[in-house]
Amino acid sequence: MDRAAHPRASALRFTKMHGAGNDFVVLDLRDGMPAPSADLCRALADRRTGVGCDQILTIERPRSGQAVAAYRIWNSDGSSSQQCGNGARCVAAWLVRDGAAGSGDFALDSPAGTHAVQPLGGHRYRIAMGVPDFAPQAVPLAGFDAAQDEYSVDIDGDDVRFGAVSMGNPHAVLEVLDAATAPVATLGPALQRSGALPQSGNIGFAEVVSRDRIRLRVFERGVGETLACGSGACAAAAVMMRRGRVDREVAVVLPGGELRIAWPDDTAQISMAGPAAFVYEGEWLP
Ligand SMILES: N[C@@H](CCC[C@H](N)C(=O)O)C(=O)O
Repeated sequence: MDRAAHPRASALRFTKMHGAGNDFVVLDLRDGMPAPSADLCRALADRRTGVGCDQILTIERPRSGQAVAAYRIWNSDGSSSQQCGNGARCVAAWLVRDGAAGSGDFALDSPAGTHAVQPLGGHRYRIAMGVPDFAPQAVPLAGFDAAQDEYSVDIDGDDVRFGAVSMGNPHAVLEVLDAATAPVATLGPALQRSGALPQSGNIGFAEVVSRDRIRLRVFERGVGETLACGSGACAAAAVMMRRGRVDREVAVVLPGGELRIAWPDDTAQISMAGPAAFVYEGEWLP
């Protein structure tokens, strides 16, 4: 069975973690236990009656020959995702603490593919996040056949312009003059619902501060605004790098912390480096 139909009958051990403020409930399912149902994900993620988190991460047996483990990603609304940058660093830290990963470089399987992981010391990890894919079909983006630096949709009479890229999961990136005052809570969901993103998307509001610094807020699919989105930081950096607005290595400053993104050229993998923190261990009582 791929996903549990009912909440479990026995207590469920979990680890609470965060990466730059993007918080997670991490479950060890390497014994073959099914992933939590959508209802259980929503209950765990509830910030009043549950543990509270943006995503649930399930650590599972590796799917490729190279990886020490696999993980899947479940948003707080119970939906699944293919990619989670901050989650990848937390899963990496969890496996290092568990002893499954050793102390050198290793690999992890995610729904988007296999990621090389480099422990940097000081609770920091670098993850190879794949090659950003700008094809509209990959994002996916409806109504556009060819990749463009900027797309435009009409939302309630306003011409909304954005870049779009797949990081394994769908991202739209709007360049704004001031991330602090950007209309994240209104334009984020409006663009998600606009029809341009048939699988919805993570909507980034990116302010280019200088050639090596981007300020970013992200309205995530299945969550709402987060303190940090790792794949969103890669998406914003990739969009601005392709437009020539920033250098190929930048700091992306999110409300919860800073990530370093490097993308040497358009055909290379983009890398993300940042922190992973343990908060506490717990038991979820059904
Ligand atoms: N916070 C994550 C992204 C989580 C998944 C996203 N909400 C989606 O549905 O694609 C990150 O750090 O990348």
